[in-house]
Amino acid sequence: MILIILLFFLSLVLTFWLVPRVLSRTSIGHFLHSRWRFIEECFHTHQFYKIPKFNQHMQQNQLFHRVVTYLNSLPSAGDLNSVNLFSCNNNPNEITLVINNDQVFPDVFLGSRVYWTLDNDCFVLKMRRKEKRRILSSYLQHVCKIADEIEQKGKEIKLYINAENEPERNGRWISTPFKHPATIDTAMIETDLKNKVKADLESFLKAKPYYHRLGRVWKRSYLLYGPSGTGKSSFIAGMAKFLCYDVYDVDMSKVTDDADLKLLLLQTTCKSMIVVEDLDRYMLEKSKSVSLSGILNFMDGIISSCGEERVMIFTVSNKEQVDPAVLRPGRIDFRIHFPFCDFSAFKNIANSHLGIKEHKLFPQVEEIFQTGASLTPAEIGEIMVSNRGSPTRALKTVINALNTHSGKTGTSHKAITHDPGHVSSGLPRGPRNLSQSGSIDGLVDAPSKLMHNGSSRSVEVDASDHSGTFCTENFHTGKELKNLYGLLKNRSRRRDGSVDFEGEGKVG
Ligand SMILES: Nc1ncnc2c1ncn2[C@@H]1O[C@H](COP(=O)(O)OP(=O)(O)OP(=O)(O)O)[C@@H](O)[C@H]1O
Ligand SMILES: [Mg+2]
Repeated sequence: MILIILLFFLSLVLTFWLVPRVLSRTSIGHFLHSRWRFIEECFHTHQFYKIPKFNQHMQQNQLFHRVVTYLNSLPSAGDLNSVNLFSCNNNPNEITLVINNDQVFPDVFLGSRVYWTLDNDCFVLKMRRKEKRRILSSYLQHVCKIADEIEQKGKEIKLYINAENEPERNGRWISTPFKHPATIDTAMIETDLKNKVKADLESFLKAKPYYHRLGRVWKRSYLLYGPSGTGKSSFIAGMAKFLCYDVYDVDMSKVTDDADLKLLLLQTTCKSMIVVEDLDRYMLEKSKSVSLSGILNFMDGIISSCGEERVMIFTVSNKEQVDPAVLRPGRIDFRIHFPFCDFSAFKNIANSHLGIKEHKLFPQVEEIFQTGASLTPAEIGEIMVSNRGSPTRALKTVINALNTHSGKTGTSHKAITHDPGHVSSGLPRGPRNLSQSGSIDGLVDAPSKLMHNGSSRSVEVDASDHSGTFCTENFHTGKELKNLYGLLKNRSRRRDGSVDFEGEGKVG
C-alpha cells in the first residue's frame, strides 16, 4: 500500500515538476512548442505583407531598416536557432543581429501573434487575416516608434555653432561631433535634483500628444543659474547626452540682428537642444545687436513653433539682472540653481576625484565650510586634479584655499549676499592679492614666473613659495594659460557682485 502511495507521488512529481522543466530547458520543449504553434496556425488564414529593402528606383526603403532595428531589439531575438551577427565600421562594439532567410521570427502585439521572415532582400510580415484590421496599422507604427527611439539613443550627437554671417556660407551652423564626457550623473549638484531633471526630461520626451492637445508647441525651456565655475555648461552637455539631442550653441556675439536670430532658429532641426549661455551678460551689453524683443520672440514667439521637440537652455550668473519677461513660464519652464560647493558637494568631489569617502582632514574641512567659506566646484575640482597623487596634499590645499576666502574676516559669501556693497568693497569673495598665501593664489601668482622655452611658454608654480602643500605643475600650452586666466576671471566676476548667492540648489 505504502509502495503504491509512494509511486503515485513520484509520478505526480515527474508529471508536474520534472517533465515541464526538462521540456522547457531542452530543445525537445522548443521543438514541441513550435510544432504546436504550426498546427494551431494551420487552422487560420493569413495575410502577408512584403517590405523590400529597395524601391523600384533602387532607393533604400527606410521601413526595412526600421524593421531590422526593431527585430534586433526584441528579447526573442536571442532565442532563434541561428542568426547572422554583424558589427559595423562606425562602431565595432555594436553587434547587429540579422535573421537568416529560412528563420521565422515571432512577435506578439496586442495579444496577437505575428511572424517575420526574411526572403532575400525583403521582409515578409505574416499575421492572421481576421486580426489585420485590428493590429496592422498600429503594429507598424509601433515598429517604427521603437526603431526610431533606438536609433535616436544610439546616434552620434553633434554640436553646432553659429558662424559669422557670410553670404557665401551655406547655412549659418557649423557642426562637429559632440564628445563631451559629462553626464547628468557626474554633475556636482544634489542627487535629488539630478533625478528631478531626468524625470522632467523623460516626461517631456513622451509628452507630444499632451502638448498638442493643449495647442502648445512641444518644447521645454530650462534656466541654469549660478556663479561661474559651478558646472552649468557641463550639465548642459549631460542633458544633451541624456536626450541624445544635437546641441545648437548660439553665440550671441555672432548674431547680427533680430532677423538673423530668427534665421538661426529656423535652421535648427527637431530633437535638438538650443543653448544660449551667459544671457544676463549679453543683455547688459550696451552695443548688443539683438533687441530684448528679438530675444523674447526667439524664446517663445511664433517662430519657435517652426520645428518641434526642442529643449532650450539659457544660462545666467545672476537671474535678478534679467528682465522678468524673459523668465516667465513658457519662456522658462524649469530653473536649476548651481550654487557654490558646500561640505556635502565637497565630499562628492573628493570621492569622484580622489577616490576617498572619508579622511582625517574632513572634520577640518567641514568646520571651515560651517564658517561660510566655499569655493566653486571648478576650483575644488581643479585643486584635486592637480593633487590627485596625494589626497592629503589635495585636502590641505583645499583647506588653504577655503581659509583664504573666509578665514581672515570670518564672513561668509552668504552674508555678503544681503549686502551688495560688501561685494564690491573687496571682502572675502573678491579676487585675492597675488601675494596672499594659498594654493590657488599660487596659480594666480604664476604669471610672474613665465619662462620662455622655445616656442612654448612654460609657467612653473613652486609649492614651497606658498603653503608648501601645493602640487608643482608645468603649464605649457596657451589653453592652460587660458585656464589660469579663467580662474582670475572667475574671481573678478564675483567682485562684480554678479553672482547669485541663494544657498542650496533648488528647482524653481
Ligand atoms: N562633475 C564635475 N567634476 C569635476 N569638475 C567639473 C565637473 N563639472 C564641471 N567641472 C569643471 O568645472 C569647470 C567649470 O564647469 P562649467 O564650465 O560647466 O561651469 P559653468 O557654470 O558653465 O561656468 P561659466 O559660468 O564660467 O561658464 C570646468 O573646468 C569643468 O571641467
Ligand atoms: Mg559655462
